[in-house]
Amino acid sequence: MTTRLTIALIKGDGIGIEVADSAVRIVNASLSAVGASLPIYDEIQAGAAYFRQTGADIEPDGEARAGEADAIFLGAVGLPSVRHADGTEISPHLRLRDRYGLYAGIRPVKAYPNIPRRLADPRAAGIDMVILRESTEGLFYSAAVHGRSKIVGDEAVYDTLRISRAVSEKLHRFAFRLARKRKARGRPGKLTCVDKANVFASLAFFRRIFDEIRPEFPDIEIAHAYVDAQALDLVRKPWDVDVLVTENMFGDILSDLAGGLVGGMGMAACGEIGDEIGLFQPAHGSAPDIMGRDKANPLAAILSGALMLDYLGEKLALPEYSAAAALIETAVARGFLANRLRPVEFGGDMGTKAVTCELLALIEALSPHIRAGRGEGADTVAS
Ligand SMILES: NC(=O)c1ccc[n+]([C@@H]2O[C@H](COP(=O)([O-])OP(=O)(O)OC[C@H]3O[C@@H](n4cnc5c(N)ncnc54)[C@H](O)[C@@H]3O)[C@@H](O)[C@H]2O)c1
Ligand SMILES: CC(C)[C@H](C(=O)O)[C@@H](O)C(=O)O
Ligand SMILES: [Mg+2]
Repeated sequence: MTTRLTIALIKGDGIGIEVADSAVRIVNASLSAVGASLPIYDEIQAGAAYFRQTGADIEPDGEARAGEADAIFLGAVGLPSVRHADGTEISPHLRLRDRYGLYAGIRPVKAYPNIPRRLADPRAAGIDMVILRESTEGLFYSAAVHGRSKIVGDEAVYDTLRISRAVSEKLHRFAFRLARKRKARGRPGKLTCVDKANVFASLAFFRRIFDEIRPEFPDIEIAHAYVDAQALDLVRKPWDVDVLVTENMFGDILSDLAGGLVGGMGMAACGEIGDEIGLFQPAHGSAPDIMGRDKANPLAAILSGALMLDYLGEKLALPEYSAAAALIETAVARGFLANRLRPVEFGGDMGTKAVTCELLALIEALSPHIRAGRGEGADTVAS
């Protein structure tokens, strides 16, 4: 049995609460299956509903408690109906990214079998990429801390696009290491720096730092792309993409686009990693259009839970956590292959609860093999 870790849990708003509950159940089931101790969840109130009640977007000591945990897990925060005076929404997680330097936003995009595909080309079945979104600066620099935008009366508003050497060097090294890790697992190991270096000095700087780091990783094939052309290629030939590294806003937009290629936002997992701690959350929002109706696909949150377990396994040298992560990934892959996971999101008959229950059954079925170590092991996590 391992020591008990602490997960700061922010369920947030709308379907964030529903999918966070599912993810916690699956994370706990997979840890139990491999014989690991369950973490302690320190639940922190935050989000738009909390703001409406209290005038604050997170509990008074919430940010500090989040930083003291071994990892942070978040459902989704924000509701379009709750806004600051400047028109922006309640987004305490942007401050968490800023405060804890969560620069490396990992957004895996993977096609699973039996999900209706938007691209008719059979090669779309092979989509398997990671978008690495810088998550603390870029065009989100002003947005990261509410009030940083410069508002000049009612005449003009300025947001700053910041690219720093310190963050970019860490980000690009992280991207090269990720590409190398994937190459070791049989992926192409190709890294594309996505920018707009033709127009913005800040993004030419981003590209220059990428090129400076490149000689440290001679085994990794590289490419450059402008973000507009990359958006085209994500639709035209996404099966050719392995790892993209990009500025914050570009990554935000491209990751939703890519999620749409493999089923929808309910498949879009995310981990945001800093030097000290990581925050894990589905890339989607609170989805007010479907909240409270058992329609949300919990798999993005569940796969984000797997990313969290994998991160903790590696960071704290806890192989059972890595095994639990791989178990979730295997259960999801097998569930789709056997057509046992059919979320409403893409025309199926299974709501949030049904998907969660079926996945618990899949994990349960894999568990005796895991415990007995009889070789029917779990695969490795997507990223
Ligand atoms: N990380 C976050 O907490 C986060 C991320 C994005 C948006 N938001 C906030 O969420 C609110 C809604 O934003 P939005 O509508 O632009 O984006 P959204 O991601 O909530 O929804 C976009 C579309 O995808 C669908 N969708 C999203 N997740 C789904 C899931 N798990 N299963 C099935 N369908 C799903 C929704 O029904 C909607 O049609 C806003 O307040 C926004 O600011 C928060
Ligand atoms: C809600 C918003 C602040 C957030 C972002 O843009 O970072 C979301 O869209 C995401 O992708 O995590
Ligand atoms: Mg987004």
